[in-house]
Amino acid sequence: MTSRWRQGGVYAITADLTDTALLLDRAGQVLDAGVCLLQYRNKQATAELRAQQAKELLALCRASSVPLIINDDWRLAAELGADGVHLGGEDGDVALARQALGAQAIIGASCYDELSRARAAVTSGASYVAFGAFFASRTKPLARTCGLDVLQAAADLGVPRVAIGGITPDNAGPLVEAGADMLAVISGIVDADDPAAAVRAYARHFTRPGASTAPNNASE
Ligand SMILES: Cc1ncc(COP(=O)(O)OP(=O)(O)O)c(N)n1
Ligand SMILES: Cc1nc(C(=O)O)sc1CCOP(=O)(O)O
Ligand SMILES: [Mg+2]
Repeated sequence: MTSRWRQGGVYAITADLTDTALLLDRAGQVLDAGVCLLQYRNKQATAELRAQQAKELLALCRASSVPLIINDDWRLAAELGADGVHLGGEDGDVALARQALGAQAIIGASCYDELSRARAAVTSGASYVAFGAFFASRTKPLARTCGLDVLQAAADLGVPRVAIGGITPDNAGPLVEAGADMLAVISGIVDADDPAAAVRAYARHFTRPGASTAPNNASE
């Protein structure tokens, strides 16, 4: 289990790929480009394939010292010894996941556009809070939208703020200026001709003056 993690930068999320070799190839490119977290998210795979893909991704992430976060399923994260889990509103209780995964686990919570949800998640033990969708998302066209004011108002929560939803290298600037510590991205990276170059294009936002978090910040 990873006890240190870089709490700023690009948070890449995988695509719904059933071809595990392709998934690992893409993930390898993204890890080499310097993401702070990788999330395994596959809404199409069977439970068996998810377990297999997550196990193989975990080995890849370990080799790059990048924490692997499992989407939706803290039991799978516990079974594999992954670094953490991301939980949305329908995915179970943050406090229960914290109890099961332990103090070192990275537990993320989707908060959509709700500050009250973020406060409750932090009280229950969330390591970071995610807000979105900031822009129209190809991956989740029906996602609820969130404004920059929510990101700004979440500054005092004491955990990193993640922005998600339709983020591109061109529209990401105001999110980082509003306090986003991490940019969580699916299509902008996985649909890019060169995923590594896409990661680097997002990462540039964290090296500009005014960015809230430098990419090399660590939790300890
Ligand atoms: C970093 C991050 N933020 C938000 C989400 C969305 O979670 P959820 O609302 O549970 O939706 P699904 O991803 O499960 O479709 C996320 N996965 N990661
Ligand atoms: C998985 C997800 N959650 C969202 C939220 O708002 O909580 S938006 C979203 C989709 C993110 O994918 P893309 O970078 O392709 O838009
Ligand atoms: Mg979910």
